[in-house]
Amino acid sequence: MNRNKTNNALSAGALKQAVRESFIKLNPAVMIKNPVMFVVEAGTLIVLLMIVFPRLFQSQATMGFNIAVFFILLFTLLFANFAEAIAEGRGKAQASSLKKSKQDMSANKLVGEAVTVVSSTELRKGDVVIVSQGEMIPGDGEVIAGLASVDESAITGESAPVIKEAGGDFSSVTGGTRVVSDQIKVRMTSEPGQSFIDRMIALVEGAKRQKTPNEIALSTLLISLTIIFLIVVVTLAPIASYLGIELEIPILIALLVCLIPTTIGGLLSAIGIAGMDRVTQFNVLAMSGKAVEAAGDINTMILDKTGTITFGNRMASDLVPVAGSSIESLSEWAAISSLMDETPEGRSVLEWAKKQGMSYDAALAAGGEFVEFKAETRMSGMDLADGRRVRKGAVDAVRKWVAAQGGDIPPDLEQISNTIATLGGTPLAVAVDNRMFGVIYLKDTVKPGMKERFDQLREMGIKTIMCTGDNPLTAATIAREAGVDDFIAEAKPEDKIAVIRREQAEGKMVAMTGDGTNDAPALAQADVGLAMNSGTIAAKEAANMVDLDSDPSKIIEVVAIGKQLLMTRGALTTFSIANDIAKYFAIIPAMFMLAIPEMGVLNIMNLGSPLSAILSALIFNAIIIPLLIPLAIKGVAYKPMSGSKLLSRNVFIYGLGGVIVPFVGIKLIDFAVHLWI
Ligand SMILES: Nc1ncnc2c1ncn2[C@@H]1O[C@H](COP(=O)(O)OP(=O)(O)OP(=O)(O)O)[C@@H](O)[C@H]1O
Ligand SMILES: [K+]
Ligand SMILES: [Mg+2]
Repeated sequence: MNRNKTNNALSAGALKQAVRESFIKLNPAVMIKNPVMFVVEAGTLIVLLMIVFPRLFQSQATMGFNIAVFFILLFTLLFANFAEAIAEGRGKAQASSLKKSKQDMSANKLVGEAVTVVSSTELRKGDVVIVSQGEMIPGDGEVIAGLASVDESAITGESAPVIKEAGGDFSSVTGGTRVVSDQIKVRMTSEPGQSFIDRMIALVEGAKRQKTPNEIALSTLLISLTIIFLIVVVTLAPIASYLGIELEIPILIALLVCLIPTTIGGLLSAIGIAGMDRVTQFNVLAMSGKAVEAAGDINTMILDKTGTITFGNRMASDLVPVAGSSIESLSEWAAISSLMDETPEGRSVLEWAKKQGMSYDAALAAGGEFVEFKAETRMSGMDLADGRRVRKGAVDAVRKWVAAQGGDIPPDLEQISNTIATLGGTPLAVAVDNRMFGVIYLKDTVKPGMKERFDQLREMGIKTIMCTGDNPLTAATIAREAGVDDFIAEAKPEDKIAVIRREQAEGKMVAMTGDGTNDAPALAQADVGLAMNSGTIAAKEAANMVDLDSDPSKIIEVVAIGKQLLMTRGALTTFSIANDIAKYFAIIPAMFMLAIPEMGVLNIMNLGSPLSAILSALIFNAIIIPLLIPLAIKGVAYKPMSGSKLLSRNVFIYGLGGVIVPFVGIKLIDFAVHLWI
């Protein structure tokens, strides 16, 4: 995706396209989706009829006035359409660059033992393909054998290749990305047309855009206001007529259009589209606008420690034997337990042994059975052919394992592992059957700037909970260093779900990040689940957002963008409704002054003439829409602070501004209009 923000500066082509769209969107069948603007369109058509067939209406209003009203109303509609078209245009530009990475390609499909070359469009879910150096991956899938570095710049914009390998959390590959070295066997996980890139294209194009619950609520309010004003204006004519005052239809239409919330009605969908787009520009794919909005309402954020708060490349930096064991034997068993452990932790143990010149008898492992690391057991290792079982893992897990076999726990184990944990490191105990050999010190560091970020979240009123599989002491050290509000240690995958449910039961909205298959249930349970693109298919399917850069700490910015979206909508709604009050003071007196000149005292704005007052209010009502497009698209400036503080600040700025700006604006327009008519 286009990472450089060239999309911000609109090209001439995009502008032209948006102008054309503004006219196409005048189609009433399209317009009806926006009832406020549909009412404006109906009014526009009535005025047009009065211009074309003046005899049909007993109207005193001059042709010139009617024509002016018609054009102002037409422009009101076009401006609103333009706002939406501009917002959509940015997504379309992105979609077309994505489509380029989705051309048909050939694939080496594996049928039995033989390889046949087929077109990527013929691949079905479950098919297995072989992708070698220089070739494109023909569809979304999971690496089932091999290891390769893959250039994912087509979707992430990031040029550094990433490693993809079978098993573990880095096994998913995306169609349209390129293998730059080695060879992998990939099992397809999506049907043609339903791949990740297909979904991305549909998303950024807005093809599947649905109104969010928040938008629906606001639309309902806007429609109610529109209906109320419609009734007021329609009943005004007979009442006035009863009192001997004749109100002209174009003037009543002008009044109606000024009173109904056209500003927010015209900008509402642009705000939503632009909010989604801001998330996409940030290389995060939101599966729905609802997800982005939910991010703005988050009260609690669950983060894991390793890789989110810390860098996560936990490396063995030291080995400490317990009393009675030698460093050589500890190192040997640590290495044996890691021989087939493909996790970064496991590999780092072998690297440490190599760097320290520690030898181990690899023959010991011959015929042995590998025991894979699982978050449930928090151990990994090897069952040797001679019956001995070698394990390394979280200290409490290995301690229990040794104790269950009747082994003694060396007295210095606790002190050694506590020292490591207090430094923020992860201690891994190493044992063979019922004998404990010592501890591996896995070093990890907190990412810089984390404390400031958590401070910001606190100012936003968001509680942060670090959820880690690590021991309580390490967890406490890292939690303190990073400045999270709370932490849960020795957490198994189901504990993450439990925390989320507990918070949700208290009425909180919860966000979390994850990348593993074991995170999938929690990602689905959370209101905002952000999966890493590097993660497993299961995690990506369960989540409602995917970060293409696989940076879990991005959840913080996603929340800020969501908040900004909600704020922008709230601010412009406040502004729009406040605005209408000012227009009311311009139009109502003018209307009655036309009928009863003695009512001149009502002209508190001291506008030039009744007709110029009405036209000025209507012109202001129209041009405020394009003037606010940049704000709707960029979003209002956002500073972290609590929800209630934000609300009062915004009501003050946009409410008061919404009253003052139109008074000034209408007065200025009236100067010009009055000179002219
Ligand atoms: N390859 C491994 N072999 C054995 N034990 C491991 C291995 N990797 C991690 N562990 C142990 O298992 C524990 C739990 O790991 P898990 O990945 O579930 O959580 P974590 O990485 O510590 O925390 P987080 O949830 O913050 O990522 C770790 O704290 C560590 O003690
Ligand atoms: K209005
Ligand atoms: Mg982990």
